Amino acid sequence: MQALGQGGAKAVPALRAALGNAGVAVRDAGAALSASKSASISASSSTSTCTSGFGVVLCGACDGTVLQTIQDLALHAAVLAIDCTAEPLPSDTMWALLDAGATDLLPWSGAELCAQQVAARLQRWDALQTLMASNAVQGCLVGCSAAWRALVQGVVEVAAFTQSPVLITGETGTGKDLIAQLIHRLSGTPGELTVLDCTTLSPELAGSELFGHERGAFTGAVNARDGAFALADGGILFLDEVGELPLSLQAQLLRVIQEGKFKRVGSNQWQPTRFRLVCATNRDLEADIATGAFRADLYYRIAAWRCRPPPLRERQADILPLVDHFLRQFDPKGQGCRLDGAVRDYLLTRDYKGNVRDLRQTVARIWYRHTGPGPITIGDVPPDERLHHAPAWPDAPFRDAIRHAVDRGMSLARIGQAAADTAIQLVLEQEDDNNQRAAQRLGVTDRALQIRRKAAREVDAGSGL
Ligand SMILES: Nc1ncnc2c1ncn2[C@@H]1O[C@H](COP(=O)(O)OP(=O)(O)OP(=O)(O)O)[C@@H](O)[C@H]1O
Repeated sequence: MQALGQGGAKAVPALRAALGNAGVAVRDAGAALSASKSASISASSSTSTCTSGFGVVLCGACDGTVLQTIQDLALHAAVLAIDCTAEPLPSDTMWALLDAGATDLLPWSGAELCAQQVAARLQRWDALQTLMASNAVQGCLVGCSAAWRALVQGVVEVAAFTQSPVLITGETGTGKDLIAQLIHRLSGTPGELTVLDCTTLSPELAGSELFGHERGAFTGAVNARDGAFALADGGILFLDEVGELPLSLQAQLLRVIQEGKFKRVGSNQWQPTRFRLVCATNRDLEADIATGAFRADLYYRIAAWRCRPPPLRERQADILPLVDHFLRQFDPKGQGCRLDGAVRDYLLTRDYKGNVRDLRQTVARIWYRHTGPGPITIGDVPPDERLHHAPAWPDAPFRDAIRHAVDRGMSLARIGQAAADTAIQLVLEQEDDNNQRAAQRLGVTDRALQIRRKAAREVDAGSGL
């Protein structure tokens, strides 16, 4: 292994030469090269059809400049950080690189090996971007928020490049069913998507639904019938609402997954089956394991890879694109149905307990009332929908909280500071502590939010908190 303690810039020519052999075009990312202890190159696979790029940052150190370089590049590119320091970076520094926006991190292992590793990653990212831009993904899954795009990217990667079972959790109406269909489309399996809604499995019929039965196996079994395990062979078995599966069936399902074979009800013959398992639930299965309602061994089988489509309230940026998508569905000839500002505001502030399904239903109800040319107006909102009208802000609870602070003798500066700190804390919680996304949502620069957080930490430390 070659260590480059003097700074990553020295590795650029070597890596560029080696990457050239791997069919990857490499350009200097001019501005970023001025960073003192790092060098960055932007690279694109020669087979790439996508416009967004890849960045490779060679880190000869990990200081604020390097982190800023990564943050800047990550705004428009997938970034691979390469640790070129003489001693491997400590793990908390590696996490800091990932937190700054690096998609992946490699130790420097000599130009040749490093180039192979970089080329493999760029090829994967390139294929991923092509899939993300494809009609298979864009045609049915609408959303442009960072949270939604990150979710879909994870799903696309696991669906297209692995055969891993997938567990989709999340609130009702968040798109779990659509995600299962996407996994099937991208899986490349020759077989069908076999859907079984576990809430419909009555104890009497469950065996037959899952295993199938022989003719005469029980009263009413007039003909032999295939069950879900046979139908899913070579394809995908989608168990919707898997959290509702009774314990006895959980044990049977586990056995079939482990052994890859089953017997029809009334038969002594083993029948092989191979399927990819995709499960969905809006239950908290880990809590169900704690209460004994769900088997831990089955959970770890079905949850090899987990994803959670976020509720709509966590991705406001998706509301209007979804509204446009639904309006196009309702009006395929596209007669140009614009929303006026008041309707847009109403749709953006309404509460959607049923998530995207609720939004679709709301748009449909408004659309049914609309007639004639011109934009959809607030008058098209059905009367019972008006109850959802968001009260003006600042609202009564906000005024109560401020009154409370004033009555306690808080100064204006302290109240303003507390309101801002609370907003920052809430958004950081929602954005998994990602500074960049939180800053974007709060309408401040990344740097301004960092400074504010640093100051808050110093105040906390000073007050012994
Ligand atoms: N990202 C999306 N883009 C377009 N349509 C969406 C999206 N997410 C959800 N929908 C639409 O919202 C509705 C509900 O979606 P879906 O059935 O996939 O949700 P779910 O999470 O499986 O719900 P449940 O838990 O109640 O079964 C469907 O009409 C679906 O087409």
